[in-house]
Amino acid sequence: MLAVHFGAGNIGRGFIGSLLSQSGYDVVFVDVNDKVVQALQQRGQYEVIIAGETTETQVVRHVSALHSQHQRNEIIDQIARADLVTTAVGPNVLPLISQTIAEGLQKRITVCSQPVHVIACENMIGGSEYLKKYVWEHLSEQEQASLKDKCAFLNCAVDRIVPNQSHDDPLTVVVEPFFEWVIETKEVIGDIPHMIGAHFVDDLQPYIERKLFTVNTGHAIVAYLGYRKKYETIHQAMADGDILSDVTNALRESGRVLVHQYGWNEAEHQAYIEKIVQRFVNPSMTDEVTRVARSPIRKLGPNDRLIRPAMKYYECFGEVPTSLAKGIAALLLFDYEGDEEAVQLQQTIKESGVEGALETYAKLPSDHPLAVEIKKQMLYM
Ligand SMILES: NC(=O)C1=CN([C@@H]2O[C@H](COP(=O)(O)OP(=O)(O)OC[C@H]3O[C@@H](n4cnc5c(N)ncnc54)[C@H](O)[C@@H]3O)[C@@H](O)[C@H]2O)C=CC1
Ligand SMILES: O=P(O)(O)OC[C@H]1O[C@](O)(CO)[C@@H](O)[C@@H]1O
Repeated sequence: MLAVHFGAGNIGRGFIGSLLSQSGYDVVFVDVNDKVVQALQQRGQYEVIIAGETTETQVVRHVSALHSQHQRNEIIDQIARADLVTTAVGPNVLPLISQTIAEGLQKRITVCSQPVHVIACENMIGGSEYLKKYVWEHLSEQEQASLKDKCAFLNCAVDRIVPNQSHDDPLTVVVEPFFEWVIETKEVIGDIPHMIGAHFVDDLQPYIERKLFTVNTGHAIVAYLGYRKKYETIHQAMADGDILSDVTNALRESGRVLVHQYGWNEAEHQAYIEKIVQRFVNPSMTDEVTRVARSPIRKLGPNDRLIRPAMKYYECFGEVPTSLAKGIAALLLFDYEGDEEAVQLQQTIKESGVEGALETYAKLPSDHPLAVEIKKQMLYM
């Protein structure tokens, strides 16, 4: 079995590549990082260090790599005969890899009759559908029709915290023990792909929202509040009693929406929250506040981890969620110069005010009670 995986970064090597290799796939990573691509090509294996109460090292074998820009023909050939194409590149990069994927699928029409499943493993709702939209733009109507029974895009939710890595070996990656990969089966063609450790469900929506609006909502709030208080790591921020209390309250708010909307059992959801909060304080891993806070414009999107649960809360209960609003207020104050989106966000605020930024990026009108509360929270910070 062959899997082509775009993005040999933290999640690519530390989660998806590792599970695919364990499931028996030969994994061809595609990346733009010369050092990582060359090391994978030379060694064909790497180490994943699972850092929990004890430490375990796994060797991930049967891997190779291609350069995303310099080896396009080879990538197209691999996609033409792959069983699986996966990505973990970040939502903003999906449009950039869509043409290569489209050309691989084009070639596949003539060289392979087996179905291929494409799975975007990104922190977003409908990631694979989003990728499909871009891939389809590069294909003619006739090609799209030929691929109808040969290619399916499966939405999924991926959960494993993999911080930035700093080892002598550019391939080694330290990960937390916990992982969850939930994949929607609606679009599957033929048999469900063989993937050890993945959980297949008919309807992904409750799972992706539970994950995004608990793990990612909570993590983002710790990071933005932590940045305000000049903490460098998530660990330091979580040791601050006020931040811990703010994040717990925000997760109570998003949890109220999730229980109301999807009927998750309240006590089980509370246990889920507690487990996640424990994951944030894993003493065996160091995670930087600026990594978790990265790309604040994306994170301020109307369907992302802060605005969507806050808006749902308002719609469901007719009240403004003050702790989520506090998290959004902290995001708007994230002025880290090492992050292009943070710089752009601060520029927008300078030119159009907080109202303008909320309208532009969150699609939130300035007179909406949530916008009013966010501005109020900013005054206290
Ligand atoms: N790190 C984590 O804990 C988690 C990350 N995710 C999601 O996984 C995705 C990737 O995140 P990370 O692995 O943390 O980021 P990362 O920055 O470590 O990895 C992204 C990789 O994509 C590569 N890349 C960039 N442009 C490319 C291109 N044109 N072609 C091929 N490769 C390209 C980069 O060189 C990098 O190796 C994101 O959507 C993130 O939200 C999801 C769950 C957990
Ligand atoms: O990858 P994003 O969307 O920038 O967000 C970072 C978040 O994703 C994770 O990497 C895992 O979901 C968390 O560590 C962090 O909350």
